[in-house]
Amino acid sequence: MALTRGQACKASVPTHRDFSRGPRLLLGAYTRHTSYFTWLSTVCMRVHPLLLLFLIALGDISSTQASTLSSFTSSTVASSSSMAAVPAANQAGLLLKVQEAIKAGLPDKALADTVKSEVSHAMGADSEPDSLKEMHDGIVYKFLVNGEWRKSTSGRTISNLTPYDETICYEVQACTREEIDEAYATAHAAQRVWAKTPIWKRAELLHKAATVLRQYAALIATPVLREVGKNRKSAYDEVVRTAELLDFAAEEGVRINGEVMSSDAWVGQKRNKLAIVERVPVGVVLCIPPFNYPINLCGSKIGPALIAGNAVVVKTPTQGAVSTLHLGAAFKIAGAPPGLVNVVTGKGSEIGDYLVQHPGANLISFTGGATGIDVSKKAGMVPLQMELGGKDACIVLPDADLELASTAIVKGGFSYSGQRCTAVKIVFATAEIADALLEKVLAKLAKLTIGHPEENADITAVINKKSADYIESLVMDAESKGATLTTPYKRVGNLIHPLIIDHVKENMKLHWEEPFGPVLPFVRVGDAAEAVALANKSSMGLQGCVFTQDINRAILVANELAAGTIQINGPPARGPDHFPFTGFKDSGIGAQGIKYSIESMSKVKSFVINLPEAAHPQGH
Ligand SMILES: NC(=O)C1=CN([C@@H]2O[C@H](COP(=O)(O)OP(=O)(O)OC[C@H]3O[C@@H](n4cnc5c(N)ncnc54)[C@H](OP(=O)(O)O)[C@@H]3O)[C@@H](O)[C@H]2O)C=CC1
Ligand SMILES: O=C(O)[C@H](O)COP(=O)(O)O
Repeated sequence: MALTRGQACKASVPTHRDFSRGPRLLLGAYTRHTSYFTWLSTVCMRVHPLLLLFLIALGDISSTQASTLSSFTSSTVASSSSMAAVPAANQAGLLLKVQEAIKAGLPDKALADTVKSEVSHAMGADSEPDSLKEMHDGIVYKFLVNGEWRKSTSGRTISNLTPYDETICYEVQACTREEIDEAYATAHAAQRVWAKTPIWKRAELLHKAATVLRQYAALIATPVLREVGKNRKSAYDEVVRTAELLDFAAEEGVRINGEVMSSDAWVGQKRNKLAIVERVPVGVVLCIPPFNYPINLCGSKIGPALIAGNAVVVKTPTQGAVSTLHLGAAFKIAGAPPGLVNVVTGKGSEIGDYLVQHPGANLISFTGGATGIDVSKKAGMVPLQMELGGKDACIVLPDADLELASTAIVKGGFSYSGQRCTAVKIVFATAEIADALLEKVLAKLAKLTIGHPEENADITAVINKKSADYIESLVMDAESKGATLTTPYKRVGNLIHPLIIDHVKENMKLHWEEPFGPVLPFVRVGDAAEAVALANKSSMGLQGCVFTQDINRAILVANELAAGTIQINGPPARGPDHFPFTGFKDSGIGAQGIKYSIESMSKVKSFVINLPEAAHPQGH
């Protein structure tokens, strides 16, 4: 059943807006210091009446406060039509900028200038620059090859539906094999030149692309919201996080050096051979990101690939394609040479095999689900960097800080409605604390807002009907086998209300499968050993976490857990993005994390100097 925006809003529990923290902060200060209020009014007056209207519009200023504020400002303030000047899509981004400027403690004049420029940017941001306009005709988006935006000669497009009301938001090109051939050919041509481009210049491109992302962050967040249903704040954060990642990759890349080795380390050898070991590009990297971070999990591939001297062919996730295309646009706007960054669109089921088996692919960097296992089998003799699913276990021991653990479970299990590979996917609670932990978790869960991504709801519709149906099937299976639904199961369209299912047992699918939605199984265990044994029975091993106040015990449990990263007293998470991110078993091959990705996306090449006699450089 399709969910209209109105229905979604009705389904909401009282609205909590993350973005209102700025106004709340100001009002909090106001109630404590009237002088601050006067200052705020002055800023509003000096900066732009719109700022005041923002506070009013967000409902964080009462009418009395509003009228008091209005009295400090000109009559134009009273005109609520001014509010319409800032597109809804940009309001959240603007507020974030204003918050940042306030937090930075700028002097009044600088604050005023900053806010003024942010307001005018937000007002204009919906009027796209020509550099982004050329990507599309209305809702029909083109693909990027050899630096040009093109429509496919197939004449076919694929419709993207919004997760929340299942209406068509975009059409993307169904690329042909010939177009894929061209993407690889131009990538190889560009790569040969790029490999000879100084690293500082490569870094410059990454920094410029990061700047473009920041400049258009509010605009680029919009397709993330529409196509994948991420709430506005998270969508915006994803764009900014990607800019930070590109900056970091640029900085890391310029410091990656090879080494010199000498032969006399080997028993019986003289020091007459010196190996100069360098890291060289692999060539063209095929980047395949998933829907849930269509910009960030693509940036985490493109950034390291380019700084290491490679070119890229990106295959967008179909749901999320327009978001990923915007990342391609950021590189084009930043001045990437034609062919260096190519972005093709089309269904994985139609063009996936062709892309991964193409002789032009020198490395495949894939993030997604079990599809990745098939990709790895089909890929042949190319290096792989794979991040696949996770069944991240959260083990809570009897001495754990339950406040901390319950907060982590709710954050870890339900951020972006559980659609993260690193989400907490199963809780193992030791019998002594299980009831107390559950009570705290449920209390926190009840505070999550449920609704539309535009409203910044915590829980929004899952990606599509297929996914919602699958999640529902896992719930029904568990319930039919005796598990306890701690609250009634509720679904409106693709919007599934957050749910903890208690007393989950091994015979239930939910114990093993990854719902990729806001449903979390709770398993009661006798002790840590039982929890570890059950967690390790999973075919996946991405991350895990353990809560205890005994660090020695935490390390012992962490050692036993078969997963790439174990968080101690914190929820699973990929970031910060320079940390290694790696999956054991069916969760992946190789490591991500900026430095690790640069290493994965380059290969070792050595030059051996054979000296006529042993040479020992003297140190004095
Ligand atoms: N470990 C991690 O980081 C993540 C894991 N996941 C896991 O993935 C599951 C589903 O997410 P989803 O994004 O749909 O994952 P998929 O594995 O279905 O898709 C990931 C990417 O692979 C593409 N693809 C599909 N078929 C092929 C193919 N034959 N050859 C090459 N590429 C192909 C997809 O394109 P298209 O969209 O066109 O099908 C998409 O770009 C989740 O339930 C979760 O388990 C998801 C996100 C992150
Ligand atoms: O693929 C995923 O789901 C992400 O890698 C998870 O990233 P996060 O921990 O930052 O949400």
